[in-house]
Amino acid sequence: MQRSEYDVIIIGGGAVAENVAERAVQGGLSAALIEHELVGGECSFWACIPSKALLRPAQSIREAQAVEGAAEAVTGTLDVEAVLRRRDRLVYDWNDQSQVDWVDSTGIDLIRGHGELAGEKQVNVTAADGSTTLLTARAAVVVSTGSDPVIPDTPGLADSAPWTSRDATSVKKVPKRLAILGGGVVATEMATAYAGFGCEVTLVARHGLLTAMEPFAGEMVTDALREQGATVLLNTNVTKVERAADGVHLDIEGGDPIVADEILVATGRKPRTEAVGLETVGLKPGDWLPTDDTMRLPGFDWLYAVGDVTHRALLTHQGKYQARIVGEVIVARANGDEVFDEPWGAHVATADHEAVPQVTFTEPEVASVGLTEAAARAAGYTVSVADYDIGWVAGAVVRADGYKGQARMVVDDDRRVVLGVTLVGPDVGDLLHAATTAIVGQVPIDRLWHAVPSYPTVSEIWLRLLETYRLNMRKAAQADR
Ligand SMILES: Cc1cc2nc3c(=O)[nH]c(=O)nc-3n(C[C@H](O)[C@H](O)[C@H](O)COP(=O)(O)OP(=O)(O)OC[C@H]3O[C@@H](n4cnc5c(N)ncnc54)[C@H](O)[C@@H]3O)c2cc1C
Ligand SMILES: NC(=O)c1ccc[n+]([C@@H]2O[C@H](COP(=O)([O-])OP(=O)(O)OC[C@H]3O[C@@H](n4cnc5c(N)ncnc54)[C@H](O)[C@@H]3O)[C@@H](O)[C@H]2O)c1
Repeated sequence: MQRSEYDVIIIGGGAVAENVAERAVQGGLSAALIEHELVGGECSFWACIPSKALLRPAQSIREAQAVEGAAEAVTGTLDVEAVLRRRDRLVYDWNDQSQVDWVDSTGIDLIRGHGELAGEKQVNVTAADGSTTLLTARAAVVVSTGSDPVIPDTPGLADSAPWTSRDATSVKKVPKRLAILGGGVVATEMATAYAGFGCEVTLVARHGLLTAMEPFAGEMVTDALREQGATVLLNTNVTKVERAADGVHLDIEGGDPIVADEILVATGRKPRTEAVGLETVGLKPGDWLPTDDTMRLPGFDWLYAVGDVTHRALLTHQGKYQARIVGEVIVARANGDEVFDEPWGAHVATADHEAVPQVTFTEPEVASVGLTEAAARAAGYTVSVADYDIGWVAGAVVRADGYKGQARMVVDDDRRVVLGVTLVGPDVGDLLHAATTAIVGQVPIDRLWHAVPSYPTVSEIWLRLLETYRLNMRKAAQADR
């Protein structure tokens, strides 16, 4: 039942916000979740789930095609209509009833409408019929409103009816020709999905692909996209975009123009904070909301933010991690309990700085966690790097004929702990958690030797990376003698 006062009020009802509310309620507090669109947010309906649903079927076919004996059984092509039907099923036809049922079952109050701060601990909710309700938070307000795609100011782009990630993931009829602007995660995943549908994909990146990761990741994804039939233009600028009767025309600096049926803009995100009432508490609308590690905004004892809107790590799992922490810390502060805010304590999101795992579901997959070699050196660590071709691991040989993969482990030589791991190859995403555990646990390299991977699994890559590291160290010591 809706009331006007709650312990915790959460503006936004995405996957991240749901976790804040759940923890608050489990801790004995009352919580209101305010959502103006679909409960479950971007991830459930327009991002993680539908994008992976679009990617998985072609991946399954290619997996079978890489195993002699199974390949012979794959005689048809992808049934794109069926892929879209399965995607529709996984997003519940954009109906959030199952999430609403879950919210109801937890004791959280769901309030449908647009939420805006209206001064200290006050939130105004405007319902679809225009009626408003003023709510008061006894303990905390949490802003969890997510992010929106950025449309760059390239001349003509905004007026050419560009697709954003929402259009790409909710597509009902796959276009014949798709141009993609951007070289990040959305661009590479959608290029993979649409190339798999048989669409003519032209990806235009102003630098390389996946440039925040180890260089070999972007290089391998570039090669693979080209093998899948996509055109990949690197270090290329689009100077003008225009929609005409025969499609969208892209002018390319120093190159031939591109014509496509649709253009997908995948050039990053901006915070969804234009209309959240930030000005009523002295903050600037449209800004990201940086927080301390307990997810509280500096200068406030009642205002928190979680998820994309904080700009800490724009990933569902990392947002949910922050959410679990903020739920717990609000409960602790409300009860006057001790707050464990030392690094890696129960009430701080330390992993956001040290160990953010990410799987990019391209083919090959890119799985990364922690620091790249370049980032580790820039941060002042003395590092050694162990590289290994995953295709040499017995488990990979059995798994797929001609398995192509590459792994890198970045080690802090002073503390002899792992700082980062990047794996590129078919299905490497599920190997990543071992690396995350090693980094978060700061497991000494000498102890990792005792974590024996099963034979013949691809996880033997761990043994090979350790052996490579050991050999490198030995060679360096001999050279010093
Ligand atoms: C194409 C794509 C694929 C992705 N794939 C992955 C993936 O595979 N894995 C991964 O970890 N991450 C992925 N991400 C990132 C992931 O989607 C986001 O990090 C995640 O959705 C952020 O969650 P959030 O709760 O912070 O924001 P959102 O999911 O955007 O939720 C915010 C909610 O707040 C609501 N809201 C906003 N303002 C108000 C208001 N004033 N009043 C009421 N309600 C409001 C919105 O309607 C929304 O429901 C992907 C992103 C994209 C674009
Ligand atoms: N599998 C996953 O985990 C997954 C999948 C999709 C998205 N996401 C998350 O969603 C977020 C958004 O993804 P994204 O791909 O939009 O952003 P991104 O930050 O990954 O990539 C943005 C790309 O756009 C390019 N770019 C920026 N401005 C440009 C301009 N004016 N002209 C041309 N190119 C420009 C950048 O060089 C970069 O290549 C990411 O932070 C990512 O973590 C995660």
